[in-house]
Amino acid sequence: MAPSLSRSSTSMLIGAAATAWMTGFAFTAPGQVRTSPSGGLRQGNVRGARASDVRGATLGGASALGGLCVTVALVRGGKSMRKALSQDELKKMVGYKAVDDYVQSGTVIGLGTGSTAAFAVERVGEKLKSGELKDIIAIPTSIRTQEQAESLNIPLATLDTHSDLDVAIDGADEVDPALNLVKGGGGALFREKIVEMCAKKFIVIVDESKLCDGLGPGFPVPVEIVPFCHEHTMRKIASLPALKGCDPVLRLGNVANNQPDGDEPAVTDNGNYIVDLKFTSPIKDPVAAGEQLKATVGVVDHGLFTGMTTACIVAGKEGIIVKD
Ligand SMILES: O=C[C@H](O)[C@H](O)[C@H](O)COP(=O)(O)O
Repeated sequence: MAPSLSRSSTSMLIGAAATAWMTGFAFTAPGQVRTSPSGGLRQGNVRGARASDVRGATLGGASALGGLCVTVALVRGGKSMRKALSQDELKKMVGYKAVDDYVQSGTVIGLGTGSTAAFAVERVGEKLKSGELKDIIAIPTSIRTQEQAESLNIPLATLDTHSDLDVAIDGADEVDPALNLVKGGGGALFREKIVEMCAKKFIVIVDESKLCDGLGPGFPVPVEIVPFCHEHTMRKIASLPALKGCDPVLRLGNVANNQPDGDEPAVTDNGNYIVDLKFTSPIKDPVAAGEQLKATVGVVDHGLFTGMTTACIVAGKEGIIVKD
């Protein structure tokens, strides 16, 4: 994929039919009510309300969940119930939609890492099992994803045999208006980047809590560094002009999160350390920041993914929005 530094962004609201079947809810733009062809929703129980009891559903915006405001009004036997979608349900929506919209039989795909990407992996496994998808070869971006894919009997390969991917699907920790990303909260940034750079299309899947005006202050930028003289490398990083003001913190404990939940340095799948760069104001030039990090001896790679995103599927209070 050829990174481009400038891009235009457009948004598209996806209607109810695209997602209703996944959660048992029907999604519409606020104010609209839709009913599935059968007069109810296609599957699932909604906290005690069987799908067959539901005759219409609308997406509202009344209940907050981790920064998200998504509710679904269900009408059952004349009574109205409001149900908030959990963050996991939102992640599942975008994970499933990405696979349904972008993965075709006979293709090579990249499987991302993290709690959102896990739903995309789940969907690929489900569609292979049902026969809806055939002849997929998948390249996992972490040992965790590899293990999940193996458990679902998804055929796997590596970049050594398959350097050209049709599409890669992954989550992100932050997404700015130009669709530049911070990734690596789960410690998988290097494998993610090397795989996703090889994909013709890179589809990012997030809930709207990940959207930001500028990268940096909302989520520390992870940087993978070699263990040798890592304190020296951290000082070098802190002195980079494009990263002025950052506070580099060595990740301790579990590599899969940036909380200090252990005493020893966290170790990546590649045997390296992670430094989380904390910012109090947005990074002015993420491209320059990435270039300066990449040019620093001791840095393996960094979590700034600039100019890579083909489309970003966002689940939020307006339903599902695709930004590209
Ligand atoms: O290393 C982890 C990856 O970059 C993840 O894609 C990112 O941290 C988002 O993860 P989640 O979907 O769990 O928020």
